[in-house]
Amino acid sequence: MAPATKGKGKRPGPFKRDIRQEKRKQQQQSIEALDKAVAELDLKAEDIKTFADLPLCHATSVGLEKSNFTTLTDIQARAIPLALKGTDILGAAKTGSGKTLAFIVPVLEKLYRVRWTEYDGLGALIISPTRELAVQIFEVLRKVGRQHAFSAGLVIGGKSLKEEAERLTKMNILVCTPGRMLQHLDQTAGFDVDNLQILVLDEADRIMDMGFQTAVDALVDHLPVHRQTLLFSATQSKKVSDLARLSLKDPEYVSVHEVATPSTLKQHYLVTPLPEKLDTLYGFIKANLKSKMIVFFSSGKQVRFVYESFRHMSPGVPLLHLLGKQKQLQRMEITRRFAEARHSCLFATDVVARGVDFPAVDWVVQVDCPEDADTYIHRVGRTARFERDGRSVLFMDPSEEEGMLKRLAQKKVPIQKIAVKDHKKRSVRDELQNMCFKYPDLKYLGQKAFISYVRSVYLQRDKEVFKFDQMDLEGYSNSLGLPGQPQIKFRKGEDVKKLKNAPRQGMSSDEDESDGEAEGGEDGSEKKEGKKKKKMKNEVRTKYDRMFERTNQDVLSGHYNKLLDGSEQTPDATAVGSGDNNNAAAAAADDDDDDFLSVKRVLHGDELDNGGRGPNGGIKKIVFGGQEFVIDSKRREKALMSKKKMLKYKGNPTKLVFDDDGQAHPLYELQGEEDFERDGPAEEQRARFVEDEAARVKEADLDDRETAKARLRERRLRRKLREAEERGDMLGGSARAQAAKAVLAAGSDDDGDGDGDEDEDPLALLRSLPTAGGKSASDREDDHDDEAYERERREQEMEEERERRKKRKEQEREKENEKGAEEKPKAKEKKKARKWFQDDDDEEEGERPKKKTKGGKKVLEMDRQPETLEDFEALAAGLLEE
Ligand SMILES: Nc1ncnc2c1ncn2[C@@H]1O[C@H](COP(=O)(O)OP(=O)(O)OP(=O)(O)O)[C@@H](O)[C@H]1O
Repeated sequence: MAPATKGKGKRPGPFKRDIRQEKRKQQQQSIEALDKAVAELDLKAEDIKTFADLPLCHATSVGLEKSNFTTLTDIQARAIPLALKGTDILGAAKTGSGKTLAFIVPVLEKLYRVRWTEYDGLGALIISPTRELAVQIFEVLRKVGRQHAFSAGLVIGGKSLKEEAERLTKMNILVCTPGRMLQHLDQTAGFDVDNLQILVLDEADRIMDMGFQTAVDALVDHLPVHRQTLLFSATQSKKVSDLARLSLKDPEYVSVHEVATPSTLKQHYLVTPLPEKLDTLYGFIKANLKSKMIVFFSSGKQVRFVYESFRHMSPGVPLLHLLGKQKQLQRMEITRRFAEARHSCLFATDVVARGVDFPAVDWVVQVDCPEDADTYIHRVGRTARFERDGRSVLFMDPSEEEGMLKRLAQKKVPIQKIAVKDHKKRSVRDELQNMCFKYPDLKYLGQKAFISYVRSVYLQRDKEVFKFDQMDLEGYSNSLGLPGQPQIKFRKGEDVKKLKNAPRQGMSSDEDESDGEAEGGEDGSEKKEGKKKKKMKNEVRTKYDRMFERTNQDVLSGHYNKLLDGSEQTPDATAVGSGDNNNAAAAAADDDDDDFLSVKRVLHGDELDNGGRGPNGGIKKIVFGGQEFVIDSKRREKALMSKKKMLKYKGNPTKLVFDDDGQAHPLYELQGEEDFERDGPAEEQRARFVEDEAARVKEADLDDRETAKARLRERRLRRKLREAEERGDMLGGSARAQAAKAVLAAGSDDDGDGDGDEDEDPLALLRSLPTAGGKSASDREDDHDDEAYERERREQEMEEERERRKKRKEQEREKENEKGAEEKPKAKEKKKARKWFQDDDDEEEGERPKKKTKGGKKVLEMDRQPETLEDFEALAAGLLEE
């Protein structure tokens, strides 16, 4: 056997081919054996305890082994066999019980068993509600799938869309967040998901809820209906509407635990009035310095304020903070640092409430009451993971206690009340007040934190838990160290978010902002604010200018409000208005106060005269495409002035037609339903329309023929006149020819009124004149049938063609003459003469040139030799004449 050839481009030798064929054969056999084993797998068997008991391919088994996964958890033992058989699954199991592997293993097995290759495109899609969780799932996939040849990618935003798009088309498995994935499905050319085999939704209940609804529905629209779908969550629901949205086929509900929280978790709550919350928290941190804890707040602004202020107080444990609006790299870095830390305190929004698997967390502290029991369960699930111990504590305002306990009892959450020991209590109010006084930025953060908290409580759906009017907001504002309670005005019944974001969308080029990730939002203006401040550094700023700076634009104390128009003031310090029942968590998480508040600067008379620009170049309004936009920064102004960007808001161009009264109408106007019915049955209307149109076309056709005939006649007349002139008839002055000439010279509209009257038609007069045969032209023309007309027309065309050719020839001749004249006559003559003499060498001397015919061509023959040039010329001329 010849040895296998090595090197690029060469065909493998027979030996290598044999090995490959053998390998393929083995794989084929192993897949067939796996298929058989899966088909025979008994779902009720009690002896499935380890991964080795499952019919898994070699690559997956090795991956699991190398990642130290041997024993199956409950959810894995129940869900994996079902998933291997191709069933759609709704999986529910307590937090930290290994749901990730319960879907990763089936994903790998599915693709392996259908012999998925790198050329088959996207085979599996795993969707996660947050970036942190997506990264974590991707890591598990990489570890367990290390022996497989599939390509896998992470699509979570934070990078340029183009960069991601380039790699996307080559991926077999993708882990993504919904918004970013949808962006790619809509925009990335060549990204094909038509063959998708399996779709997984981790934290499915979150992905299917309001915050992601639009993105997820649009995303699912792109996917093929024939696929396997797996949904997992600790708080899985069997909502029929969700199942329909995902077109699940006879899904199996796999629920392995009665309680969604692990038994190794000790859960506590303590009642602390809202104004004492921060004191309690500070005391708690100080008492647990040798712990690793996550502290949850309801909004990113609270996280920032507490993090910044506590950092100044140095409690004695490393502090970290994590929120949705941080940059992707920063988020990843913080996640890494917290995961690696032994003792640390992480202030966070719900961005890490679900799925994130931080190792060895001792405490979960919920400073703000979660919006519902499910959120509570996921938050506390960050500790006591996979058989480890953990503890949690929930802070509740007295008004929240009863309602929240009821909700937790419904979910069978075992929770105990604890109280803070008196000697552990410590007030931080004075310190916060000092800091707010010293650092205006911190004060602004505090004001925003206050507002976002008030807003989140106000918008909560569960009014049995969140009793807005029982909250001591004044006391809470004081506890944050604020000099006065920020004024808030709630807008009634309007989609404030939409209103606010319209101009922003036009300006945004930030990839992150377009990500559909809805959780744990934080004000993205952080970065913008910083830039703006730098810009303003060199300008002289008054206290009023500072007051209107963006950081403080919507957080005005009573004192500042008095400076503004009375109509903008809110006499009530607390919220007013009915508001709508928006998803409070989504609203709080998105956390952009500006859209919530109506405290905008009022434009007064002179400012409006000044194009809306204030004395300091402040806020200005413009109206574009029927929408009003507020310009409050140079950058925004620039964007708003950019035609290209603003075209988005103009809508699509429409073509209009104008009626006789100058009124604009759309090109096609739809008739009202009533009018349409009044006009009779549709079939009749259609027949009528066709008839009318046919008649109209016929009429127009006749007109066209008449016009064409008239033109022909005129041309014919002109030709005849010309011919008569050439023959000299005009001199004799035949009456008909004279008249025709006069008429033609007069043109078609003698009186110049442009109405083209019948009696002004020059041909009409001519037609009435008697011809040689005694018949008038008009009489004769009346006799013409169409055939004659056609004949004349053809003649006319031929005549014209002849004339054109003649003209062309004349022009060519003229050109040639011009060319000849350009050549230097002397040189030409000399040349001719020289030629002559040379030819003549062969001839007998003194012979006259004679005409000869050579091959049918006439040539000159010499009978005498010219002596001078003149002589030559005379001789040549004579010959030519001959
Ligand atoms: N079979 C297993 N053997 C050992 N450890 C496991 C096994 N399965 C999962 N784990 C570990 O358990 C931890 C929790 O797993 P995972 O994150 O999948 O839980 P989860 O059920 O998805 O939690 P959550 O509901 O919070 O999302 C992880 O650290 C994981 O490595």
